[in-house]
Formats: sequence, C-alpha cells, structure tokens
Amino acid sequence: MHPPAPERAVSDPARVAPAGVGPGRPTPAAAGPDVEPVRVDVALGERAYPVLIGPGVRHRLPAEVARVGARRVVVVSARPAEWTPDPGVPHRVVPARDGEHDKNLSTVEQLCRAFAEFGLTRSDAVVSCGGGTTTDVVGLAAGLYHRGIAVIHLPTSLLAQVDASVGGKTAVNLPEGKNLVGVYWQPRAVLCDTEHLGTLPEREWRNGYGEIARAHFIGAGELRGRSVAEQIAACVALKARVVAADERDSGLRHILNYGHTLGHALERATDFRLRHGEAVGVGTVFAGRLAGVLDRVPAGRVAEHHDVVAGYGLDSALPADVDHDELVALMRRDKKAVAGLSFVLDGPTGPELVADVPEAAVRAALAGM
Ligand SMILES: NC(=O)c1ccc[n+]([C@@H]2O[C@H](COP(=O)([O-])OP(=O)(O)OC[C@H]3O[C@@H](n4cnc5c(N)ncnc54)[C@H](O)[C@@H]3O)[C@@H](O)[C@H]2O)c1
Ligand SMILES: [Zn+2]
Repeated sequence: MHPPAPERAVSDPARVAPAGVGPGRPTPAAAGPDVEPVRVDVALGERAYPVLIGPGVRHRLPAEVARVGARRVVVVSARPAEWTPDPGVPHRVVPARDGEHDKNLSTVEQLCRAFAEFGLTRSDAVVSCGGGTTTDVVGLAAGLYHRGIAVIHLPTSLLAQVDASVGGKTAVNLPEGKNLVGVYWQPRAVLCDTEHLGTLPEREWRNGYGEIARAHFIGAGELRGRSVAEQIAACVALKARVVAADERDSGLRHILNYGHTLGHALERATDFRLRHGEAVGVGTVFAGRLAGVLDRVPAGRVAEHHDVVAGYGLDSALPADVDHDELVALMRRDKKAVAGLSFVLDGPTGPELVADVPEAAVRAALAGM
C-alpha cells in the first residue's frame, strides 16, 4: 500500500501566519522541502512535550524515538504498517483496530503482553497509530506497563489530532460505561500528520470539526477558512494552554467541555447514532442559545454559534426524534455536573462553568432548536 494521500484542501488555502510563539503557541518548525509543520509545546515542566502538525511529520518519528532514548519500540497500529515510518531502532508492529469495541481492559492486557514478549524495558517506547480509541487504549497500556513507559502518538483521525492524542488523559471502557478506567499519562511527543487524514471518511471529518467549532468559543477564535493544519494547530495550542494550567482537570480544564453537556446527552439519547463531534456541534449551538437566554451574551454572539457550527458543515438543529424531557434528565446526570444543571457558558468575562442553571432556561434554549 502507498503512503497516505496528500493533504486535502478542505478550506480556503489562503494561509495565515501562525498565531504567536512560546509554550502552548504554535511556532513554525521546518521539516522538509514543501512542508510547513507547526510545533506546539505542551509546557508541563520536565514532562513537557512537542506536538508537531503538518504534512509528513510522521517522518520525525525516528528523531523523536532517539530523543526519548528508546532502544526498542513496539508500534501499535490500526492503519497499514507502511503508515508508520521505521522508528530507527529494533521494533515490532502490533496490529490494532480502532473503535469503542476494542477500547477495553482486555486489549490493554494483550498490548502489555506484546510489550513484554518483545522485551520492552522501562526505558523503551511504544508508538500508537490510529484514531482516538487507539491512542486512548495504547496510552493507557503505556501508562501501566512497568508503571509507565514512553509513548509517542501518531493520531490519524481529525478528532484524535485536535483533541484525543494531546493532554495525557487515557482510558478504556467497561460494560458499565465509557472511559471508566484510565490514568493520566502524558505522551513524549505527538505527530499529527495531516497526510494521514487523506483517507478519512466524510463523517469523520465532521466528527473532528465539531470539536474545532466548539474551540472557536473557548479561545481558539476564528478558524474558518484556514488550512486544516492551522486549524489543528490552533486547537492543539488551546488544549496545550489549558492542560498546562490544569493537567488533572480540577478547574480550568472543564472549559474544554464547552458544548459537551448537551452533546453527551444527545449521544446517549440517540443511542450513539450521532458521532461525538456531531453531537458537540449541536451542543455548541445550544450553549450559545442558553447563554443568550440567561442574558450572558448578546444576540449576535448567539447567532455566531449557529453560523460557526453550520459553517463547518455540521447540523445545528436537534434531531427531530429526541425528547426534551429525556435530554434534561440526562444532563442532570452528567458526570461533570457539580450542582443541578451545570454548563460551561460564554459570558462577559469569557467561558466559565455555571452551576444551578434553572431548568426553565434550559428548556427555553432547547425549544425551537
Ligand atoms: N483522551 C482524551 O483526552 C480524549 C479526548 C477526546 C476523545 N477521546 C476518545 O477518542 C475516541 C474517539 O476518537 P475517534 O473519533 O478518532 O474514534 P476512532 O478511533 O473510533 O476513529 C473513528 C473512525 O475513523 C476511522 N479512521 C481513523 N483514522 C482514519 C484514517 N486516517 N483513514 C480512514 N479511517 C480512519 C477509524 O477506523 C474509525 O472508524 C473516543 O473513544 C473518545 O473517548 C479521548
Ligand atoms: Zn469532545
């Protein structure tokens, strides 16, 4: 099989200079002839790591493996083996499958056994290549094996590049629920190769754009019309800033859940017929409407939520068959709910967690969506 297709021109090719420099800010990083990768640093002291974004950045893998000092590597890949470059040290490729079905403890055990069989020691490394489900399960296996071994992610879906592979949260599912077992385990590097997106189905593009749309309202700003690499870089830079300030989700990190309270409820209410990003898109429109109902933002800002979500090709309306009572009940049970109905909402001082939102306001925002 041939290397992935070239970068897809999803949006206006007009390029804009990367926004600022420094930790958590995208900075240019040269990588090859016609390549303009961007580097974002996740500033976590001695656990700081780079995220490289752009066409062909997978070829930085041997350099990153060398930087980590690994002598042997296990590559866990849900994509064809040729998608991962030779890491430059003795290695084994273990095939994996993306999907929630295999994101479980049994896969973690199989992976750890493969690491042991190949003789990985504490100072070696694991590489993941796949969607967010694969980076999550491999991240957890790496975080547990020998009480933690270096992991480098090569995320291949847009959602995994803008969100799942960065920030150090790892988890697997139990029959009782999603993401119930996990650890915080930061990768040593993340290589977001935009060429890897060349084969992504349309729906998975939308899935990623739901997260990019919500990022618009929590600090990433206007990204419509920018190149995919710039959109990813801006979302990663936003996440890097938030994670550097609140690695373990005890405060600021909750702003990343913008649009997610209704989003999660919608995923459940539709029995996961909606992809996560599609649900977050609708949830983002709702967050704008609710902030409007509560007089936290003017009408123009409410409309901007609709325009941004629709502008990324996402549905902004609630699916016709969902019941508002059920959505309200699910939102009350949201695991992030601190008191009553809680939402991350925009306001005069920017987005913040708002607790005890009156149910009538929630219903008013849902009505007519
Ligand atoms: N750890 C975190 O902070 C974090 C954040 C957000 C999401 N997540 C997790 O990420 C997962 C969702 O990630 P996802 O949407 O990537 O799911 P996924 O891994 O299931 O991938 C989505 C689909 O895209 C396909 N795919 C991936 N890359 C492809 C490519 N290059 N070409 C063709 N097809 C490709 C996959 O095979 C799959 O069918 C969820 O399990 C979620 O819990 C984790
Ligand atoms: Zn999300």
